[in-house]
Formats: sequence, C-alpha cells, structure tokens
Amino acid sequence: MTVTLTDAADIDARDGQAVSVSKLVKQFGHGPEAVLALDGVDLTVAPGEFVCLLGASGCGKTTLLNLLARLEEPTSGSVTVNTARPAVMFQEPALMPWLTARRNVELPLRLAGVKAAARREQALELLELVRLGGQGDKRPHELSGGMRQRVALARALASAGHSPGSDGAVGPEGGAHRLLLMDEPFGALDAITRDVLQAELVRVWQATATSVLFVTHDVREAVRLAQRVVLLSSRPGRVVQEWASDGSERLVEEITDRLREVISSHAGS
Ligand SMILES: Nc1ncnc2c1ncn2[C@@H]1O[C@H](COP(=O)(O)OP(=O)(O)OP(=O)(O)O)[C@@H](O)[C@H]1O
Repeated sequence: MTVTLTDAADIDARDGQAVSVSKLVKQFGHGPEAVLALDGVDLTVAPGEFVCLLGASGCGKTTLLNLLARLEEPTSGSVTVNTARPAVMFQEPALMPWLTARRNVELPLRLAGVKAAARREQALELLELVRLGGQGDKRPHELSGGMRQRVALARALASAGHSPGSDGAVGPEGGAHRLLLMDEPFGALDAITRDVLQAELVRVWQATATSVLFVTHDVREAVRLAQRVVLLSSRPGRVVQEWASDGSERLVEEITDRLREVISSHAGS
C-alpha cells in the first residue's frame, strides 16, 4: 500500500497535479459486516481546476472527500495531495453561533497562529470577496442561510490558505495551491439562493485560483459549475466516465442518461 499525503512544506510537483488518487480502495469494517465503499478509484485534479464528483446516494463521494482531507485512512491505493491543507465545506455551514461572521472567518487563521491585526485584515478581505463586506459584526443567527454559507466559504478559503504556524498575507500558504473540498454545500438552500451562490462560487474560484472538488447529486449543478464532471458508479464507487463540461443542456441530458444507466444496472445486480 502506498499512501502519500504531502504537506505544504513538502510540495511535490512530480506529476503536476493538485490531487492524484490511484487505485484507491476503502472498506469499512471486517468480515460479513464489511462495507466496500470505494473500489479502485483513479482521479486527478489539476492546480486551479474545478471538478464535480457526481454519483448516486451511498456511492462513496463523502468517503472520497474524507480520504483527501485525511479524516479517513485508505485501505489500499494512493492519495497524493500537493496543496496546502485542504479546507472542507459541508451542507451545513457549522459556524460558531457565539462568534461574529468576522471572528468565524478568523478562526482557522487564529489556529494557524496568524497575528490579530493580520487575521482581521484577511477576514475582512475574504468577507468582501464573498460580498459580505459590512456584515462582519453580525452573528450567524442574524444572517440568512445563504449568507451563512458565504461566511462558511470565506472561512474555508481562510483555512485552505494556511497551515498551522503560518503567518502572512491572504493567498496560498508558501506559494502552495489551495484545495477546497465541498460536500453538497448548497444542498440545503432554496433554489434561488442556490442559483446565486453557484454563480458566486464560480466568481470566487476564478478570483482565487483554488482547486475545487465539489460533490453533488445534481447533474445540472455539476455541468454548470465544473470544468470536468466525474461520474462514480453505485457502491462500491469507482470512476465510470468523465466529461469536460461545456455548460450545455445537451451535456446535462447525456450525463443524466448515463447516471440513470449506472443506477439501474446497480438496482438489477
Ligand atoms: N464510518 C463508516 N462505517 C461504515 N460504513 C460507512 C462509514 N462511512 C460510510 N460508510 C458507508 O460507505 C458507503 C459510502 O458512504 P458515503 O457517505 O461516502 O456515500 P455518499 O456517496 O457520500 O452518499 P450520499 O450521496 O447519500 O451522501 C455507504 O454505504 C455508507 O453507509
């Protein structure tokens, strides 16, 4: 088994990828109770690339993100992450209710040892970036669901740019690329707010040159957001097909048909 997890301080540009996953297998438990979640996943994400991971419920999308974030260990195969420590964003913003929006964004910077004046400046800059300039003193309960997710995005960008012990200006830590792992971050929002935040995310991604791996069930969302859409099979997950996205309705239909095939072949097995 090879497991390579590279820190920002040890950037390895051998294969030029921000993320490189090879023959990745993840099994939970042992014996008759064992669940094989992923079975031989191969995947790359280039620096600054936006990739959407699509698949039926339970196919192992979250497990794959957890492996990339080092929240889980692979059973076998290799995971190489050539970026600063990845930030993860979930469906729920998970903000600290007693902290203001600005202090929530500052939190990862604080944990990384960034000094007070610098982290305040960076948090305000990131809040501007997500169009929450002027809202930094509000607490989460004073913000709408969409605004809370914007705060979570700003916090994720703060977190992705820093490793513990780092200091300095907004931007990728030590010149390392940022990686944002997003697990259905807009799944709990109403359709209009989701639409606005999708556009915002693309703008922020373009402004920050962050690599993004975005998990969704929603084919239209994947085609709209991503440069590349990767379809996983039903459990155990492995990559079935990839498409370069042109954002077209025709591609939405093509991927939806393929997703239906994948789900129905699994249902019949
Ligand atoms: N800690 C765990 N212990 C045992 N089984 C697990 C564990 N975590 C996940 N699984 C199982 O692994 C499989 C993949 O789960 P995962 O959450 O990665 O799927 P998913 O594609 O993200 O699903 P969804 O789209 O519904 O969120 C599921 O069958 C799940 O029950």
